Amino acid sequence: MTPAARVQAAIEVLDRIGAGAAAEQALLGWSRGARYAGSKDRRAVRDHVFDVVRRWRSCAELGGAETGRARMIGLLRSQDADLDAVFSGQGHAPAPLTPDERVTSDPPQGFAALDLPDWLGSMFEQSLGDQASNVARTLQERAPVFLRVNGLKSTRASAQQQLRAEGIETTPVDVSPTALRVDVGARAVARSAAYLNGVVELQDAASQAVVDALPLRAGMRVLDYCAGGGGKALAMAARLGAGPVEAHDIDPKRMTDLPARAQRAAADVVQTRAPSGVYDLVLADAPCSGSGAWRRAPEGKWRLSESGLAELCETQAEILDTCAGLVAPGGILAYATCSVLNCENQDQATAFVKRHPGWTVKSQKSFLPGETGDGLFVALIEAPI
Ligand SMILES: C[S@@+](CC[C@H](N)C(=O)[O-])C[C@H]1O[C@@H](n2cnc3c(N)ncnc32)[C@H](O)[C@@H]1O
Repeated sequence: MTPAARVQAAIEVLDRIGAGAAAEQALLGWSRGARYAGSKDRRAVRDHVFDVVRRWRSCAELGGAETGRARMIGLLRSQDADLDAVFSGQGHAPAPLTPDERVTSDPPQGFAALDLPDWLGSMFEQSLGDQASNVARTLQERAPVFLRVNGLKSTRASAQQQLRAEGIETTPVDVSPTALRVDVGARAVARSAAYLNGVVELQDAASQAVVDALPLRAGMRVLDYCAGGGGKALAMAARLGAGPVEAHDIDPKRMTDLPARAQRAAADVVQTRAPSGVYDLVLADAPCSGSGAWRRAPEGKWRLSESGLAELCETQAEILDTCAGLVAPGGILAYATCSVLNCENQDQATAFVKRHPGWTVKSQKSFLPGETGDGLFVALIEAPI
């Protein structure tokens, strides 16, 4: 495919997203009908699509309409691309620009320039103060790829060497002693021997730092109550050395890949449908807006509603209350989100200790999205003796 044909394909995918399809589904739908497209073409179309979804609002303003074509024009305009070279109408390229499409508007302002819905823009300001614009701008960009070095199998220096031998260049990231940022060869990671042998896992660097913040000690009974794919359960097992870490999720299908991942990593993680008794540490990595990770999953920014956020906050409080019953006297309830919004973070920890006299918030840590990972929050809440 020519670069222009890839843009035309992205326009078609964006129209499907604009009509309500999820981005992954829309890409899959296009990809199934595009047998002529090679892997580089598919990656390029995907990159165009996600670049626009991150900047959905400003691209529409810059392109002058809410169609896939207009948003793509808006994206290319923001990049100072030569629009006539792309919109040539030749071969599979998009049709030439109309006179209306040639008219450029003033640059987007306010929350449109930051690619946030107005209501969320206000919440960003309330939660992040003078960091709000910086965080929103960061969420307009692609996220770096990070790896976690599995301490059960390797050291960071040795993992770097193994990866380098496979053409993957990395840099240690200060936020966690296990984190590497991939500088070259990100697409090769999933088929590298280092990955397939469990030496490294794909995991955001700040997510690793959240696990670093947990007071884990060998011999503890540990539960990951919202384990999902098990990224944090695996990291906890690596820190504990000897397990097991018990992994639970309301939707066990989400843990389908966990046994294979645990085996690859030589990590002692067992699944439990019904946690019972009490644990020294319970991690509640709760479902949330995902606002700290909108570089990777940008649709969330546009699909989240005020009522949806309120529902998430209710669920978070319910999960915390349930988990409280699973923590041993003097044990730790660790509450984590990948959100930058106070209502899902500090406010939840504060409300929890108000509802549960005797419990105390021992520490809270927030990570903003940036060069060292996604935006996350973790609070350590101690149970009364
Ligand atoms: C943020 S994700 C977990 C990510 C995971 N800990 C990791 O590091 O890869 C939240 C998970 O919570 C699960 N969940 C939602 N409501 C729940 C509930 N009431 N009880 C337990 N798990 C729940 C979801 O199915 C989802 O897998």
